[in-house]
Amino acid sequence: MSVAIGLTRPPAVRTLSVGDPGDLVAALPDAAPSAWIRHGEGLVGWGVAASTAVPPGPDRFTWAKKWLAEVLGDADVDDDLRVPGSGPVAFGSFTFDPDEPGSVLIVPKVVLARRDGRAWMTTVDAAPTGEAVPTVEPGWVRYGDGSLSAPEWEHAVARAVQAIRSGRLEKAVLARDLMVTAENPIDARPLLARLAQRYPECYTFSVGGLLGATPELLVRRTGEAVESLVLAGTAARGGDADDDLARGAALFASAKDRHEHACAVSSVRQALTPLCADLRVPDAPELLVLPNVQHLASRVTGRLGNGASVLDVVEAMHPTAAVGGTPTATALEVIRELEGMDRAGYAGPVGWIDSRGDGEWGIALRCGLINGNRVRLFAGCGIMGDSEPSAELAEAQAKLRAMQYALEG
Ligand SMILES: C=C(O[C@H]1C=CC=C(C(=O)O)[C@@H]1O)C(=O)O
Repeated sequence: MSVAIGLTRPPAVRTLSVGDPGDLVAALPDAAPSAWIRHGEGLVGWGVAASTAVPPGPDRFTWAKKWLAEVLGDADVDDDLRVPGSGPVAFGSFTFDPDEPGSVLIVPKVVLARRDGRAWMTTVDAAPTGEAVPTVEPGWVRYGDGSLSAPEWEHAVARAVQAIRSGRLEKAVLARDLMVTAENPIDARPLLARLAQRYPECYTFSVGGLLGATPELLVRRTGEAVESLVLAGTAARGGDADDDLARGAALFASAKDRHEHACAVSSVRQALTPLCADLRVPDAPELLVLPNVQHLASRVTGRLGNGASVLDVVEAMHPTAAVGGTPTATALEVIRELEGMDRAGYAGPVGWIDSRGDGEWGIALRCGLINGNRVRLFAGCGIMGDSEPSAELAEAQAKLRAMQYALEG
């Protein structure tokens, strides 16, 4: 079942405190690292101690947990820090659709981490030796249509609106993709550096070729505590401060966006209620302002009652109505009918887990899937009964700007 690359049995895992490593991205020695960074803190990894392609299917999370237990369960761990993210760590990305291939787990040979004034390095067996590979910029980039052209996608939005108005469902999130060809094979590092610098509030991630900066935290588990930042409802940034405030206020007052947001919050509440002894859901959202868009945001917190790991919680939560819709099963049908594409890891869970079951997982938004010198970019929008196709297209384009900036600077 497992693809463990040259691991000794049991693998020797060492975590040591290190001095301030400075910029985590600058420490990366190769072009295809694992990363999870917010406000300059987080975890980056390189080298592959073990990795696996998680087989598609309804039991993929069970399979993934079993693989992790097999590969790391008997590890000989020397970890004086014992904080979330120290000791053995796996990064992961799961496809949106459980039946599509492309989900991966990666245990890096080296993880460098920094949080709350502490920094540490974890090695699995011997750390890789050798020179760092020089960083390469993408060079020129060209954009082309993905699965649907812009007018075709607007037509798909109009059909979703019809389905909602006919009473078939309440909300569906429709996404589109854009194909990018670059001059050079994509090196993740310059893209990560730009995203982490421009989108500090987001989680800048890279796992198995999926790279982006998502504002949406699916779940963070720290011991019994869980936290989720639910996002749905979007407005553009204004041209100046007054315009910005006016657009934020209009978003806050918009019945369509508040309803769209309420669907997402309700799906998270439903998923977490059976797992949590004490679940707190705010009565009203706040505004999250990013460089390209602003969102309605609700921070949900709880205490796990049953010792579930972060991956158990991810399994229970995915897909929330921020990326699926309401009701979930009908929304997934409509997405399959209308989007005309495989979402791959976009809108799926992405993040990391440690051997105590702690970890942080986001919803993979504002991201691209790298394949050599090509990247497939994704963005989607919550569609409601009163959605305007042209406005949704503009919103998707604003969301795509994060990755365009990562590629072009
Ligand atoms: C589906 C995406 O965003 C979700 C998260 C925040 C706001 C959203 C919205 O307003 O439509 C989406 O639910 C995406 O960025 O591709």
